[in-house]
Amino acid sequence: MGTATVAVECRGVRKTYDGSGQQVVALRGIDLDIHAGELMMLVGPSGCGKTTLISVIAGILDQDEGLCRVFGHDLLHMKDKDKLRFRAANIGFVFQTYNLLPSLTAAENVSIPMILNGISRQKAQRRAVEVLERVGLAERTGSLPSELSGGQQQRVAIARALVHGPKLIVCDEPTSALDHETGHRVMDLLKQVALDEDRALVIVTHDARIFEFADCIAQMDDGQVVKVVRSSGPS
Ligand SMILES: Nc1ncnc2c1ncn2[C@@H]1O[C@H](COP(=O)(O)OP(=O)(O)OP(=O)(O)O)[C@@H](O)[C@H]1O
Repeated sequence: MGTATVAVECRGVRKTYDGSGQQVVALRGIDLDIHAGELMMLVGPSGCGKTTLISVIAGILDQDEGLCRVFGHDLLHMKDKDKLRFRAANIGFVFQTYNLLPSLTAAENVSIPMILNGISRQKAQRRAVEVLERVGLAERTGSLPSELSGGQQQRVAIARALVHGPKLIVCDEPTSALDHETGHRVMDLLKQVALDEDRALVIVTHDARIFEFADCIAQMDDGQVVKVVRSSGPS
């Protein structure tokens, strides 16, 4: 793996939240590389900073200090307009709470990233239905989020993150609401995507049932990455 392309590079990333007069140091100097073609899982106890780290990596949250590059792009220093465009084209994010738009159907929700990238509504809808079929929701493409179970909403969120073929896919607990079989089906799909040498996936998870899908497991504790184990050996 010595010559692997680096998809995400974090150096000395620090983040402190300043809420209700109380400061919480969430990231205490993160150094981490995610290689292209790799599925990395990020694990660690509740509150150790996993969601904060993936939010910085995906350009949803600005770090206070340190460098984070995604395929060579430093999102922190991009103009807002350029950052939005870069994120829309290159990053798919599955939120822990799914974040589906309640007034749109499953297929319309999944179409959003393509419409943001200038694809026609009709074409976007067709592709959305295809990806929903791949996550086992062929029968529910016209349903509103409120008509779907938690696990079905989670799969819509996963389809939305994949549909436009982004180079980086970031998922926060993508299998938490799925049974064993559906979780494996979704992970098979995500793993297929990660095999592409031009892409990378990072998945925050507590779900030991899916660890077998990881190429690399990064363990966090108290705002730091304390151990990285790659299937090719520790690094
Ligand atoms: N918006 C916020 N304002 C203040 N503190 C926050 C905020 N978001 C997170 N924190 C704090 O930052 C720390 C890291 O939170 P984070 O959500 O990144 O952890 P996590 O490892 O993803 O946790 P979990 O596994 O429970 O989802 C925690 O102490 C949390 O309480």
